[in-house]
Amino acid sequence: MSKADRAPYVLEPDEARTIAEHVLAVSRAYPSFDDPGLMLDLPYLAGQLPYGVQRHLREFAMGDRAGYCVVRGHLVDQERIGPTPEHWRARHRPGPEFPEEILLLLYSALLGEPFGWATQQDGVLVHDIFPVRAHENDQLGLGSRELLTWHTEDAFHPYRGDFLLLAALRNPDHVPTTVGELDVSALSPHDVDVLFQERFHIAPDESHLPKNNSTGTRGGRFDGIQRMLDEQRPVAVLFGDREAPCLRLDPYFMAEPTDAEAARAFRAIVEHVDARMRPVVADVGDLLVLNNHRAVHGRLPFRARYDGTDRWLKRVCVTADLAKSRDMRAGAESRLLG
Ligand SMILES: NC(=[NH2+])NCCC[C@H](N)C(=O)O
Ligand SMILES: O=C(O)CCC(=O)C(=O)O
Ligand SMILES: [Fe+2]
Repeated sequence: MSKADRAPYVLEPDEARTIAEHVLAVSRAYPSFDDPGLMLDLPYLAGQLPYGVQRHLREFAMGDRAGYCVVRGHLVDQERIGPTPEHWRARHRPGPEFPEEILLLLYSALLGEPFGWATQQDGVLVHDIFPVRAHENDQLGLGSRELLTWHTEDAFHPYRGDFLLLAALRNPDHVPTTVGELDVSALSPHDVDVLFQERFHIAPDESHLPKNNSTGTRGGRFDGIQRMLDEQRPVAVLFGDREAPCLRLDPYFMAEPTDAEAARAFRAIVEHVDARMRPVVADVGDLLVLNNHRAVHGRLPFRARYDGTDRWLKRVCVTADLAKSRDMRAGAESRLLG
C-alpha cells in the first residue's frame, strides 16, 4: 500500500459544518438509537453526508486490505456535550452527545449494520470509552494506567464486528490508540499453516462479564459467555486468503497452546504484531475506522484527570452480515447480541 492511501481524509470547513448540522437535525428527528425508524432510515441519512467522505469510507471497506482509515476535522460542540462522565452506568440516554452517536451510526451504514452486545455496558448500542477510576488498572476501554494490550475486538466471538468505529469527542492529552497490521510474508510458511488450523483458544474478555455490567444475570444473558468460558472451543488465528490472511487474536485472553508446534507459531505471530504496533492519535473531531479482521488495536497508558476534561471516545461495532447473528438477537429488528 502506498503512503497516499493511508493519508487521513481531512474535512473541508464547509463539509464539517454540513455534517454537524445534519447530525443535529437527525438527533432532533429521532427519539433515541433504540428507535426502529432510525435504523430503517440509516442508509438514507448516511447518503446525505458529503460525497467525498462517503467515497473515502467505501474505498477503504471495498479495498479490504488496509487495517484502518481516519477522517479528521469533525466539529464537536464542547459546551453541548458537557463534562466527560465519571461512569457510563445510570447515565440518562440519549445524553447531550446524542448527535455524535448519530454520526457513528451514519458512518456505520456506509460499512454495514451497527450492533451491540447485551453483555457489554448494559447493552447500549454505542459504547463510551473514558477513564473510570474503579477500572484504572483493568484491561478495559475504561482503564488508563495500564497499557490496553492489543486485540481484535471481541476476538473470542464468531459474530464479532467486521469494522469498529472510534470517534474522539475529546482527547486533550493526545493519548494514542495503537494499531498493528499483519505482514504475512514475514512469517514462515509452516507457522502460517499452523495458524490457519483450529488449535488456539480465545477466552471472552472481561468487558463481557457480569461484574462489568449492572444488569445482573437475569434472563440468562451471560449464559452464552459462560458456555464459551467452559467449552474452550479451539479456533484458528488466521483465515481467508492465504496470501493476505485475516487475523483473530487477543493474546492477553489466550493461553499459550500446550503443543509445541502451535505454541511456536503463536509466539511468532504475537512477536511479529508486537513489533508492528504504531500509535494513532484520535484527537478531538477524529474518526478512526478499523477493519477488525486486518488490524488489531489497543491504547497506550495514560494518567487520567477525573475532572470532567478526560479523554472521551465513542465506539460502535459494525457487521456486514446482521442476519448471521439472528439466533442471538431477540427479534429481527434487535441490534443486541446476547
Ligand atoms: N486485550 C484486551 N484488553 N482485550 C479486551 C479489550 C477491551 C474491551 N473490548 C472493552 O470493551 O473494554
Ligand atoms: O481507547 C482506545 O483508544 C481503544 C479502546 C479499545 O480498544 C477498547 O475499548 O476495546
Ligand atoms: Fe478494542
